[in-house]
Amino acid sequence: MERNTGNGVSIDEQALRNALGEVAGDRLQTVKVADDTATVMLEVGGLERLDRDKLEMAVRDAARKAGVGDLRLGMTAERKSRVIIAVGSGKGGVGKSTLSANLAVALHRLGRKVGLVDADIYGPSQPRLLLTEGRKPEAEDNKIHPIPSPYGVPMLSMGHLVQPGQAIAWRGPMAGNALGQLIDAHWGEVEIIVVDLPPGTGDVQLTMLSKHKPAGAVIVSTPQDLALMDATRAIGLFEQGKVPIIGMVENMAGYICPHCGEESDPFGVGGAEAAAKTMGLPFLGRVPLDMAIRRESDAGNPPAAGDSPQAEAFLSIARSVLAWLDGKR
Ligand SMILES: Nc1ncnc2c1ncn2[C@@H]1O[C@H](COP(=O)(O)OP(=O)(O)OP(=O)(O)O)[C@@H](O)[C@H]1O
Repeated sequence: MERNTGNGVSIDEQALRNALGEVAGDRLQTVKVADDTATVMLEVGGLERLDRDKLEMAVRDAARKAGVGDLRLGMTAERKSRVIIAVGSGKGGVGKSTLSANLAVALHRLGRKVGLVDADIYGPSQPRLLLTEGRKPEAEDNKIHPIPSPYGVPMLSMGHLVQPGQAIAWRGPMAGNALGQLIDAHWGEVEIIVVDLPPGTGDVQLTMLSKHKPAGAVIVSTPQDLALMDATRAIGLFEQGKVPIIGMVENMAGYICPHCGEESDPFGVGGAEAAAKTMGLPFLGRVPLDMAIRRESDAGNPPAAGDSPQAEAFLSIARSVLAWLDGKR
């Protein structure tokens, strides 16, 4: 609709909306024009102050160029606050890091703004999995900036803060402080942070539960009884800390032969699903033991970013996690 302004300039409401949309994107909510005044509402939830100021300046500039004499700019922060999803396991080597990286990438593919924190101080592997090895985060206002990965998921790892091997000696408060630096970083628009915890139930997990309160936890296990017993311990830790368990994932279930594609079950299959059922927990899905997952992960190509059947396994788990999260909010 075109409005005749007091100074004789006509402002087309749709044209103004388009011009402001160029600089504000989906943060532009309402645009109303009356005489030479435009009333504009922006959604600024999750933006840091500096970014909010930049957005405001850009919108004011665009409105002035579009002929607006008096701009009344309102801001709301409706965007839901950031949540943490912790990924834990009872023991090492069950594929917790692989699952965390692929879950983050899959959540991003499903349209969410996702970040990844690698809190595994004893063996940080996320920089390799998401191709950010050797990068050092920059600091601003006493906080560090996450490192963008090629898969749309910004990330921070203990491996970005220290030289390889150095973190092993960390205990107690030092490990907790390092975790704090990774979580309280400049995450900007990120709405979900996936945290890859170290295996077991040590200092980092306790800090995570007491200081950073995840919205929920995903527990990864292989199908064998022993791994499942360890997983039960990890579940107990989260339950004690009053962190809800989103569900269990069974990894390395069923071996897909790289030559003939036939499936066999070296570690058994279905153990984690049965254990989840016994404990009254949701089962989020199963990822097969597949050489392609190992090969691609080691090469920094998370399978969840591609179109293979493995990608679908991770996407399906991510859908279940989102359904849980959205049902909760
Ligand atoms: N489904 C799978 N199929 C084949 N290989 C896998 C699968 N899941 C994980 N792996 C491989 O198993 C190894 C261990 O996986 P990963 O590092 O994710 O485990 P983790 O539980 O995080 O171990 P840690 O606690 O020691 O960091 C890696 O080499 C990884 O590529």
